[in-house]
Amino acid sequence: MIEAAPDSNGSTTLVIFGASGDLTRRKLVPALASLHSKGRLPLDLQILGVARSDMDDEQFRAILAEFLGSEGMTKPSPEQWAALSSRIHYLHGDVTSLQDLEAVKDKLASIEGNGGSHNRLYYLSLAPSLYRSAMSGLGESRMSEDFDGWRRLVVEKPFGTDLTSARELNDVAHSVFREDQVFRIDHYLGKETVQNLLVFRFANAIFEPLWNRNYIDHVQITVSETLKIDERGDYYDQTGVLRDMFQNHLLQLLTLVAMEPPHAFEAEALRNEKVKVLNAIRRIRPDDVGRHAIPGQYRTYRDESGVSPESDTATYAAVRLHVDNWRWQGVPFYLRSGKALRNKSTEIIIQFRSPPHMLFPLADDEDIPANTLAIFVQPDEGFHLEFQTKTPEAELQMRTAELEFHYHEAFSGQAIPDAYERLLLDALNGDASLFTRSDEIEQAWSIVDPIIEGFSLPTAPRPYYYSEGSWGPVEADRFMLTDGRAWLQAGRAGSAMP
Ligand SMILES: NC(=O)C1=CN([C@@H]2O[C@H](COP(=O)(O)OP(=O)(O)OC[C@H]3O[C@@H](n4cnc5c(N)ncnc54)[C@H](OP(=O)(O)O)[C@@H]3O)[C@@H](O)[C@H]2O)C=CC1
Ligand SMILES: O=C1O[C@H](COP(=O)(O)O)[C@@H](O)[C@H](O)[C@H]1O
Repeated sequence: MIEAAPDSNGSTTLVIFGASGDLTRRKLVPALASLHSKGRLPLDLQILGVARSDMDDEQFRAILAEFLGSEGMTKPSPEQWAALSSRIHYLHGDVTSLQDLEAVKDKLASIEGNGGSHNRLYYLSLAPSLYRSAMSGLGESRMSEDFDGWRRLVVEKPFGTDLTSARELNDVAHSVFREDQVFRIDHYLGKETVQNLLVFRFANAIFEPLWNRNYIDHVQITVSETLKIDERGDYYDQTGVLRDMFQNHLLQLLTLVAMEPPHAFEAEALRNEKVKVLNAIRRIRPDDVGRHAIPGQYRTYRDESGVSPESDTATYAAVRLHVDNWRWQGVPFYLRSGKALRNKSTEIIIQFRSPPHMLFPLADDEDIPANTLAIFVQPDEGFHLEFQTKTPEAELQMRTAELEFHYHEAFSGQAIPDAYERLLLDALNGDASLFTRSDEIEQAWSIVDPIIEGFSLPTAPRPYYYSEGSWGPVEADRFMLTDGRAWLQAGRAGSAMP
């Protein structure tokens, strides 16, 4: 689905604020290099990096080249890098200083030259505390004005820290840009399998008739990480897993599973349907959070640098949500995510109902598992459908079998692009389908805010400890057991209990 961005008459400039930072080096520039090698960048694209560090163009290019040459990266050929790096520029400046933004304007004028339209994509790869002043600065310096070409703004996550701050940030954004100019990143939406979930649901006729409360018992969404918080202690201890992962990535996955078919694969139609799902999610009352959510913390978390030794920040959570609408009434959605868990994996499991009547003889204590559809977002992207088969030559004994589809086998030789490739290209093309709209962000905060508040009440459970490399606290398994269910991982139990 990735297409080359059309060439414009004039120039297109990607301005990255925060260009000396981790995201630019590790994600944005590798994505640009990959797009460039595939011939998918607009031919007239220029890239201007801005940050406070004092560097010139050559020093900036050398830092990026060194990172692209490091282990695990796809290094561009010398010719490709020469062609791309000649389009990369750098200016040191403080995004909060109007004087420095005037200098950015001058630099842009020299890059853009005269004639034609001058399109600009401003990318805020900055600490979230700077979003507000960066947006205001773009307004005050009149860099948002689009009389001579389009102007778009990409804002990284997190967008706010709660509903109130997200609303304030949206207000600032809307005082400078129109909503259709604002592209709020959720990098999960750029992942191929996440997009393929929509293709799977809506380009095939056989699944959609089953995709409802009549056939589905429950849905599980797991985003597990082996990583701990690394050097992000200061950020993470203020944030916790609900803000870091649930408000954005997990709720986005839920909306794509639960949404009604949009009339077209087009930004507004898609986002309207997602907002309807978020609207329909039953809010959990803070004083009732103990019945619906389990917080966890990995055992050595409090020893991490930047973390308070008394911290009660959750590094893990399991949450049960309900979507109160016609399609999903009575179907629980179990969401869980955590750091320092056993596997790095993101999967969505659709657990179907059991057959209404079992005509094959079963032993007294025997039960056969219901069908499951596992959608693997990462690392081994694909789909698994589990169903019952007869064991050969045995008298009506049954065994679970799997139909599997793996991307890497089906499209061998075709590497799955990093999410940022897709998202950067879409933003350059003005396609906001895979970006979150202001009302979506606010709805998502209104779902997680009461859970976060509930976790901080004196009556709420303190985070349960779990060992690094485990599947989280055993209380999360008990939580499922009380619902008569168990966590599933790749169709097999992925729980803390033996
Ligand atoms: N890194 C990642 O993997 C991910 C990051 N994000 C988000 O991306 C954003 C950037 O993250 P990350 O790159 O990790 O952060 P870093 O701290 O590594 O980079 C921040 C950048 O901002 C620059 N900067 C700081 N203050 C100013 C200022 N006043 N004016 C201009 N530039 C300034 C810094 O450079 P200097 O000191 O030279 O000014 C640096 O280049 C954050 O919002 C983060 O939440 C989201 C997902 C993943
Ligand atoms: O946004 C974030 O996502 C990453 C996980 O992303 P993935 O693509 O590696 O699954 C997470 O580690 C980080 O804490 C969070 O801020």
